[in-house]
Amino acid sequence: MEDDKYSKELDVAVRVVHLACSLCQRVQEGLVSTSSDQIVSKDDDSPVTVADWSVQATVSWMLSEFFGSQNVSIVAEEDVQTLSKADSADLLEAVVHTVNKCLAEAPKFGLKSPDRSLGALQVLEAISRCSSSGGPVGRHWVLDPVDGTLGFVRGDQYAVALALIEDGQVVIGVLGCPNYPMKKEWLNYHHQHYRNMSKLSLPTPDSWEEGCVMYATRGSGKAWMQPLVNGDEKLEWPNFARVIRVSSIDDPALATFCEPVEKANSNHSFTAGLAHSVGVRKKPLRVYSMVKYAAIARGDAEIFMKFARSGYKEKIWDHAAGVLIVQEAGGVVTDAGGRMLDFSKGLYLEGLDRGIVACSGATLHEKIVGAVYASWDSSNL
Ligand SMILES: Nc1ncnc2c1ncn2[C@@H]1O[C@H](COP(=O)(O)OS(=O)(=O)O)[C@@H](OP(=O)(O)O)[C@H]1O
Ligand SMILES: [Mg+2]
Ligand SMILES: [Mg+2]
Ligand SMILES: [Mg+2]
Repeated sequence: MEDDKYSKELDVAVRVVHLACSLCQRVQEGLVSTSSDQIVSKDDDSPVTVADWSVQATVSWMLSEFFGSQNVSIVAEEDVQTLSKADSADLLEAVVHTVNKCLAEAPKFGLKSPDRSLGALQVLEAISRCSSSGGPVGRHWVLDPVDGTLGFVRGDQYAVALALIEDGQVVIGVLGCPNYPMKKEWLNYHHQHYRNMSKLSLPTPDSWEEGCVMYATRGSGKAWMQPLVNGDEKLEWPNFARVIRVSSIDDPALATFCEPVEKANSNHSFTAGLAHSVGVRKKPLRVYSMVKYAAIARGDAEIFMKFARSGYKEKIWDHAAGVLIVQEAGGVVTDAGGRMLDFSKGLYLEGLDRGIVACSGATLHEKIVGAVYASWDSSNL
């Protein structure tokens, strides 16, 4: 692959994810400190917030500015149904306000703000422009504006995930993890409670979080990480980036395995059985969102497994960016049958065999996939 083939796309995507992280940090602070009407339940009872819509509008607007609204195809999670309802006027106003505040900060990230503030119709249009359904041909941006919205509203881990798919393959992955902690043990959601309490008394509130944006280009064999551009600091763009690499641990007894927080999203007892059967001894690290992929990519955990209930179809925006970053950082990601994930079939990872297994290396990966074969029949997934 030519090294520079995606350099403009990567540069824009990284800047835009930084901008989106800054938006999310501001909204999350507001949500956690005041009980808010800015969280809404979707039809499947999952939450969506002002941040999800605002990030989607902002990213969509920026990509359209750079690549032309006629040329750019974006597959993203949110739609405008709820926001367009007559009784959602306050919500829409909050989104428009949040988007404009965010876009006004664009120069800090080397991006251009719009000449004048966007109106409600422009914001709705930007959100609904992301209604592409991807597929095997051409370029498609894939966005999860807030992944792990449940973690986000609980003041915990979440991610902003942007990927570019070309002819069915993920070629760029960018993952913003604004609450990535200083110590990997603090990834566990139980720490959140203490984190919130301690924040009140700590002299330097930022000391809990590292916050980062990770990225990779397909075939480069490298994944990178940048610190977040913090509001108070005078960090000039271009931002400093360092190479990240998966852990070298291949002994299951020393490995850390992470999985979704919610039992409804992954079968905890099945993964506990798998972990036990390959000799994993540590308790699972339960983390919201694609921060799990981030933890594997930067060597803070060795195994990530997700086994959703049968009938659930995994969406491409929940995995594209994270999978590429783990692979380029040296890890292995497949379905539970050992096959590569297929991002070419539209919105869903069609044909996914049972679940997803991401590991820091081939040795652990083979053991886990082998254990799935051995224990599947006796499970009742
Ligand atoms: N029933 C069910 N089964 C499996 N997966 C589901 C299910 N419902 C939702 N989702 C998707 O899971 C995304 C969050 O995954 P996580 O790994 O972060 O799970 S958890 O929040 O830690 O429990 C979450 O992403 P966001 O909506 O962006 O938060 C969903 O796309
Ligand atoms: Mg998601
Ligand atoms: Mg989401
Ligand atoms: Mg969601």
